[in-house]
Amino acid sequence: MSSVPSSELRYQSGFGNEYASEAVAGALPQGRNSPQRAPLALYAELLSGTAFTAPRHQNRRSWLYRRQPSVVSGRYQAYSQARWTTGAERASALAPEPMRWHPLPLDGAETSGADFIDGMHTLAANGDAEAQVGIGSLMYLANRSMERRAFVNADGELLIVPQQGRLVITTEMGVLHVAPGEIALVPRGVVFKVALPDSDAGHGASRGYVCENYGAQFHLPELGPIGSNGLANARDFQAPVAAFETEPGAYELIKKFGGHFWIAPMQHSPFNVVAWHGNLAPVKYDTANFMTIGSISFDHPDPSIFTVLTSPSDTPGTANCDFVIFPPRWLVMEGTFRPPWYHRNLMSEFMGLVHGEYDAKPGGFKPGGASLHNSMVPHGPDQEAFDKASAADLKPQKLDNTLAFMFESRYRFIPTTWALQSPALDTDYADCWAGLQDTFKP
Ligand SMILES: O=C(O)Cc1cc(O)ccc1O
Ligand SMILES: [Fe+2]
Repeated sequence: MSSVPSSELRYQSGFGNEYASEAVAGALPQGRNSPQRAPLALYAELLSGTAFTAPRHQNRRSWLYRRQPSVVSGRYQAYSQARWTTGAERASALAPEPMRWHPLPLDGAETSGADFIDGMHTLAANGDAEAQVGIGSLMYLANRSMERRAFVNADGELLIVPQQGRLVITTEMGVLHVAPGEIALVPRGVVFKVALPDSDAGHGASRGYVCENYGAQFHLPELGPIGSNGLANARDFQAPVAAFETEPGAYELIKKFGGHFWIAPMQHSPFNVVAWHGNLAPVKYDTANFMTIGSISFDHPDPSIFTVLTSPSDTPGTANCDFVIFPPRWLVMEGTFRPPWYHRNLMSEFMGLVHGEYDAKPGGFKPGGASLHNSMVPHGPDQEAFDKASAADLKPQKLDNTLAFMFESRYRFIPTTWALQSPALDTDYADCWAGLQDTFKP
C-alpha cells in the first residue's frame, strides 16, 4: 500500500463530513465529479451508502477515482463461511434466561490458520439483512493476516472492537491502524482487508468483537441538554487518507451478499483508488477521547449517557442499535448504590469486555467474554458486586483500567446454534445471583 510506515500515517478528522484526499497530486477532479476524462486517466466511481434521495443530513456517498472500476473482476463462486451467520435463527424456542460466554479460546481449533474473515463467529443476531433491520454480534478469532485477499460486505456496515491484537485495516479509501481501546467502522460496500501485526510478530492470536449492522448507518447521538460538546466528539473520528497498492498480481475478493459468501479472482489489487472525496468513509475512534458524563449528585444514570454511536430504527429513540461504552470514570454519587441497578428493559443487551473489570460483575465477566440479557430478562449486579457496593465507603472512586461495551438493540438477540453449543457458554451464569437472600427487616 504505497507502504506507509505507521509513524507517518495521517488521517482526516471528523465524522460524516466532506473529506477529500489524493495520493497523487491532481488526481481529484475540481468543480465536478464526473469529467469527460478523469485526471490521470483514472475511472470515476460513485459509492452510495444511502439511497440517492435520503435526506441531506443522512445522505452518505463518496466519489472514488481508481485505476480500474470495481466491476472489473472475475466471476463469483460460492465460498464457505458457516460460522458467520446472518439475522435471527429461529429454529428453536429460546429460554428467557440471562446468558454469558467465557472468553472464546485464542488457541482453539477456530483460530488456527484463520484470518479476520474465516475466523468470524456469529454469537447472536436479530433482524434480517434483506429487510435492512437488526444486527449481528460477532467475534473474530484469527492469527493470519489477509494478504492478497480482500472482503466486501453488501449486508451491512461493520463496527469493529478489537479486544486483543492490533489491526491494520487496509480499505479502498486508505489505511486505518486500530488498537484495542479503539474502534473502527467500515461502511457497507467498502472493500477492505485486515492484517494482524501482533499475531505476525508471534504474540498470539487476535480477538475482538464486531457488530454487523444491517440497518440504518451508525451516526453520533443527539446531545440534547448536554449541549454542543461531549460524549464522542466528531473531531476525534479519523478517516484515512487516499493510498493505493502498486504491487502487481492477483487477488481474491470475498463478498458477503444476502447472508451467503462468494469468492471471485481478480487480476489486480482492489486497493487501486488514487483519490476520493465524499462523506462515506471508514473511520476509527479512540475511546480514550470519549468525554464521559455521569451523576455528580446521586443515583445511577441510564447508560444512554455512554452512547458513542447510534443506528436508529423507525421508532424515535428506540434504536436498531446503540453502541455504548463503559470507559474509565469517576463515581462520586452520594447516598447511592453506585453500580447498575437491578433491571428489566425493553431493549436487549449484548455486552463484551475489552479489558479490566466491569463493576456489575467484577469476577465473572472476563475480557474476551460476552453476555446477553434479552428484552425483559432480569439482571443486575452479581452478589459480589451487590455486597461490595452496599457496604462501600462512598468517597470518590475511580473505575480505572477498564473498557466494557454494549450493543443494545430493540430486537431480541437469538444466539446461534454454535454459540449455544460452545464449551465457552457459562452454564452456571445464573448462580451469580442465587445467593441474594431475602433480608427484609420489617
Ligand atoms: O446490564 C448492564 O450491565 C448494562 C447496564 C449498565 C448500566 O449502568 C445501566 C443499565 C444497564 O443495562
Ligand atoms: Fe442491563
